[in-house]
Amino acid sequence: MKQLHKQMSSKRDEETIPMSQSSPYSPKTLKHPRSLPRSLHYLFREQRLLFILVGILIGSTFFILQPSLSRLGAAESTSLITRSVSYAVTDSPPSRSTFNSGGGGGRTGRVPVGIGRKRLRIVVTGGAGFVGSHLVDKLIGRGDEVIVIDNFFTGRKENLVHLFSNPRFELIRHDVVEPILLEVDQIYHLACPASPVHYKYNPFYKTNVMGTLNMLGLAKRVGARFLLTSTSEVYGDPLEHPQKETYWGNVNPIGERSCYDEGKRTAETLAMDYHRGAGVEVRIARIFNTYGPRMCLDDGRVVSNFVAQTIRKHPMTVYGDGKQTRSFQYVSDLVEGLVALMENDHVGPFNLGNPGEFTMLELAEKSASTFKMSHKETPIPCMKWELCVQVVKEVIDPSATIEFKPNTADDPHKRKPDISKAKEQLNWEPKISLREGLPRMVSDFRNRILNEDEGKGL
Ligand SMILES: O=c1ccn([C@@H]2O[C@H](COP(=O)(O)OP(=O)(O)O[C@H]3OC[C@@H](O)[C@H](O)[C@H]3O)[C@@H](O)[C@H]2O)c(=O)[nH]1
Repeated sequence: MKQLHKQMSSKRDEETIPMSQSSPYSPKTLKHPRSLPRSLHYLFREQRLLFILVGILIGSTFFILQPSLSRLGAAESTSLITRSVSYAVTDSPPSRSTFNSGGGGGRTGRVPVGIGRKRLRIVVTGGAGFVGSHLVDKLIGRGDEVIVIDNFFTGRKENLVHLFSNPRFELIRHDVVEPILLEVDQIYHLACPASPVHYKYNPFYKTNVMGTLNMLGLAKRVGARFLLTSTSEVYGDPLEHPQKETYWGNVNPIGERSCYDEGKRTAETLAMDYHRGAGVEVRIARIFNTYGPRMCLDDGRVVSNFVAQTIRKHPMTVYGDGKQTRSFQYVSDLVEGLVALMENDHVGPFNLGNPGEFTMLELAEKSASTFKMSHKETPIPCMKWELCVQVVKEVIDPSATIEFKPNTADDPHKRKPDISKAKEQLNWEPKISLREGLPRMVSDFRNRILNEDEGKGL
């Protein structure tokens, strides 16, 4: 050990002694600034220059491209989000970070296009259904992007097939009772079968409550405006006539219709809670009886029943004594009203319906006469149209008969909207009378009934 220590100290001595002794050379001179030739020599040795040049090139490329990269950012995030839509159908929902990838507040999808009105991305739940598909046509027609969500319980792909090749249209098979994440500006929430025949067969309280809750949650999350399609059925069997929005209704909470009536009332409550409590922009429409092309042939509601029965040469089924009243609006009027409400500043609720009031017997008479006229397929000059209907009304189509059947439970005795609020605040009122609208529906129904495949498919 002593020997080792000796060796080491002698080695240290060897190192220090020559340094102190060699005064002409000092290692400090290495740190003095180099001369130019020496620097150049250093630069060219071991490909140092090449590495420096590559570094400069990468740096300048990044700074040159940076503005265009940031411009692409928004569009890139939008396409990411659009792709996330399809994940939502089949796989687990995309993570929150995917949605918020382009900015705060979950509004990354709001990419302005052009100088004119900003193109909106709109989701329509129940968009493959009767009303929904007409609404989708309207929104696509004005240049917006539309995502339809439908579980096809009563909706049909045929209603949207003409849009399948449109790049601004997407269709997702999904039941709104399950959550879904989408980046949208507006939500039209229509999903729920509206025919008493359907909702009595399969009660939809869950659809109305869970579906509305899920879509309100989505609206809150992405900052979208939310329109609820409620119903005139919230008035139940009304004790006030016509019905104003201020009327609270007369609803049986435990009846066969309650799943729909109370379901929509709950949906309205949820919408208002989200509006007041979470600041969601909400719109509420109370829709009265609506008819038009694309209704299911065997929908079970009165207008579609009468028209289909007349075309099939079956008797029209009148429930009860046929003296109960309804007000029927043509589907395009409703679509105009829904869009007006969505674009307006008022929350509602708003009655959307045609105040023209008919008993079921009057409707049967009209359906028969309309079919008779349109069956003749003779062009009728506009000026004589009203007159023709009046004349044919008095002449019962010999092939159209009426069959009375027992009425269903809790059937409202009368219904007629007071639409003064919608007229005043939305500047909306229906334009198409039953006499004008019925023939349009008859030609659609006749085409589909004559097409055997489609008739069976429904
Ligand atoms: O074949 C039929 C079908 C129905 N009816 C009667 O026609 C009247 C209207 O019945 P519908 O089934 O068309 O529609 P309802 O008015 O009962 O319910 C509708 O209300 C408004 C909407 O929100 C919904 O679409 C739906 O719930 C009822 O009095 C019904 O008993 C018939 O007389 N014959």
